Amino acid sequence: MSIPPGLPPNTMTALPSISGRHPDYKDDWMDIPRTKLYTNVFVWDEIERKILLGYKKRGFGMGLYNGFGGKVESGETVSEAALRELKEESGISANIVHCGTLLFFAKGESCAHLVEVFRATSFAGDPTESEEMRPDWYALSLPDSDENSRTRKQDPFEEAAAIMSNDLPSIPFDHMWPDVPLWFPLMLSEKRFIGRVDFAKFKDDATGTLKDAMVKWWIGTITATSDS
Ligand SMILES: Nc1[nH]c(=O)nc2c1ncn2[C@H]1C[C@H](O)[C@@H](COP(=O)(O)OP(=O)(O)OP(=O)(O)O)O1
Repeated sequence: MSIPPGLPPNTMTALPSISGRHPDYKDDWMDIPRTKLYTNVFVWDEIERKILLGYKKRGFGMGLYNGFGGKVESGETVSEAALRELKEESGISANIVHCGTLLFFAKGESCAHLVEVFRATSFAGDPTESEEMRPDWYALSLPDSDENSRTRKQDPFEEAAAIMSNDLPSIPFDHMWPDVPLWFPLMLSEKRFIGRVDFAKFKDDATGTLKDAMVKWWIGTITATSDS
């Protein structure tokens, strides 16, 4: 499958990419009326094998765990926005490295989220709760890169489950956006990636309420761009 619309078309991706669709969703990628730029920063400590996640206390994504990020304001670069949001939401500063570009769109919404993802393995300051986020450490177990490429599992959920464990609580994938297991292992193994995930509301059998579910997705590992 080629790179989905809305993502940088001049990107060379490596195989295999991860793609799929909900069994009840037959349509193609949705038309996106407008896109807003966001950041998301994940900080982990390779020596202590731990990753910092924030519990979202209010607003969009409330009740979910995520990295630290938000809208890019006019007049700031994406990296400046990433550092600002990280500081505002977690109280720390970090040496960030851009690692991914993800496009999310939910049917019926007026705007898609184009999220620039950054990683950092060195940081300064003590994680501090803000009005928006409660930061906490979770267990990290990084696959070593040779082993990772040799034993790469096809099922991203299985892979995500396999990369965690120590005394800290496990990464709460069940309480993160459902797309996270698709690209998290790529980020933790320091690969560069792009991807798109479309969502639509489906009835949740357990609760009977309408819930956003992934209906179509594609994630690719970047090998190069024409301007890199
Ligand atoms: N499907 C998805 N998977 C994911 O992992 N992160 C997502 C996501 N959809 C959105 N995000 C991230 C992007 C960004 O880091 C965060 C949304 O940012 P915010 O909630 O801070 O947005 P706001 O509109 O409140 O912006 P600010 O007012 O600037 O904080 O959620």
